[in-house]
Amino acid sequence: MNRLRIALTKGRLQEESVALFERMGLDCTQVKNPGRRLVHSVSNYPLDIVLAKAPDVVTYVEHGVCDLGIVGKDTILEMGRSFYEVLDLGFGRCRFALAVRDGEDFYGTYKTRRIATKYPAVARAFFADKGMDVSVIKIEGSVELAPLLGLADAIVDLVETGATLRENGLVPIEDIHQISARLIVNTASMKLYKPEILDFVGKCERALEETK
Ligand SMILES: Nc1ncnc2c1ncn2[C@@H]1O[C@H](COP(=O)(O)OP(=O)(O)OP(=O)(O)O)[C@@H](O)[C@H]1O
Ligand SMILES: O=P(O)(O)OC[C@H]1O[C@H](OP(=O)(O)OP(=O)(O)O)[C@H](O)[C@@H]1O
Repeated sequence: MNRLRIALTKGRLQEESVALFERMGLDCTQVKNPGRRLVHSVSNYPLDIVLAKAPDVVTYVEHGVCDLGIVGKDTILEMGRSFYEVLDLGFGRCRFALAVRDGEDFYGTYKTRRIATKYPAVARAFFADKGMDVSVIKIEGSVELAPLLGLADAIVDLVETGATLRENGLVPIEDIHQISARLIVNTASMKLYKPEILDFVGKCERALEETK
């Protein structure tokens, strides 16, 4: 059996990805005790695990250096996709929303609105769909700051509990897309290592089914 390689998104999706692997019966000792090592092997299944930032997960899978990846739908929508999206893993749930300062009449003005976001492609597509001309400003984090500082009229960002918006005097005015973690597969790997990939996806599906 060929040994597969999977890229997991570090951070918020990491713990639940590893918990899913454990429910699949995979020995995750190495990835749970990484130290400074970057490639972690599973001792009882032909799989190596790498941890990466979300956009890098997509890059590694697109280039085929990783056969599989776990990444949020937000990253997939932002980066486009030339891979298979095979499973909705059901965790990492949140949504893309348009949010403004409480009391702001976002649609009631004719000036070009400035939109701050970590996701410029998603924001542009959302407003293009509405036929609205907006100016999109790319921000790398804590996007909620931009309207507070007067840099933007609105933000497009991920909302989970809504606490970050609330605590900063912002309100969501439109939902754009529901988000959750997805299992993605490199297109060539799917052909070359079909039995291995199907075995892994099947295990994954059964573990998800059992915990429903
Ligand atoms: N508030 C949230 N609730 C649920 N899932 C989230 C939330 N924020 C982010 N996510 C999901 O987790 C993924 C990783 O987010 P995480 O915050 O760990 O890293 P990041 O935003 O890419 O960058 P950084 O490491 O710089 O904070 C996101 O791409 C998204 O799919
Ligand atoms: O609705 P909530 O439960 O408050 O979650 C939403 C927040 O979580 C994410 O930020 P993150 O913590 O990843 O920090 P970042 O903005 O620096 O990426 C997102 O960008 C929001 O700021």
